[in-house]
Amino acid sequence: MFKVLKVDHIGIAVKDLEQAKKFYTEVLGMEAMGEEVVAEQKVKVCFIPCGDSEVELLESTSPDGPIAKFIEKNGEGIQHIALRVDNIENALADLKAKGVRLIDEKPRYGAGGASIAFLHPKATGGVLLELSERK
Ligand SMILES: C[C@@H](C(=O)O)C(=O)SCCNC(=O)CCNC(=O)[C@H](O)C(C)(C)COP(=O)(O)OP(=O)(O)OC[C@H]1O[C@@H](n2cnc3c(N)ncnc32)[C@H](O)[C@@H]1OP(=O)(O)O
Ligand SMILES: [Co+2]
Repeated sequence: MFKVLKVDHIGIAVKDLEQAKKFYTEVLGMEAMGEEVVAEQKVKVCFIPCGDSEVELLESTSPDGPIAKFIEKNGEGIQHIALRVDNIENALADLKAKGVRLIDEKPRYGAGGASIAFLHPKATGGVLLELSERK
């Protein structure tokens, strides 16, 4: 059993993190948190809190990373939506049993120490979904 709690964040693929950040801070007047490199995902990210959710800006750190590939194919824009779950191990076991195509069968390291796992967009109606649990 698991529960989806809220939209944790919206992941936006950008070419230039500093430039993208400026739009959110200087034009929209939002406050950006610090940057973090998540090596396993080949990204540098910056979170911008927005009420109970956050915007995650993602810049690729390598031409063969998922963000670079996404931008090559689609240009900059929304790359994934992350849903906060109460128990990611239970969520993955439950979804696997339901035959949902998982990208990650086991939780991986996410920004800020979250446990994350991705569901394939072909299994979700065209949206790359990230599950995220924060302890
Ligand atoms: C730091 C962390 C955090 O929050 O803590 C993060 O967010 S890391 C965020 C970055 N990390 C990730 O995205 C990791 C998980 N992503 C992946 O493993 C990959 O990007 C895949 C989603 C499997 C896509 O891989 P790849 O680009 O090699 O596949 P592909 O181009 O052949 O795509 C297969 C089909 O899926 C579609 N597709 C690909 N990426 C998509 C996306 N982001 N949203 C919706 N659909 C997408 C393609 O259009 C294609 O459909 P058609 O066949 O119809 O054309
Ligand atoms: Co994310």
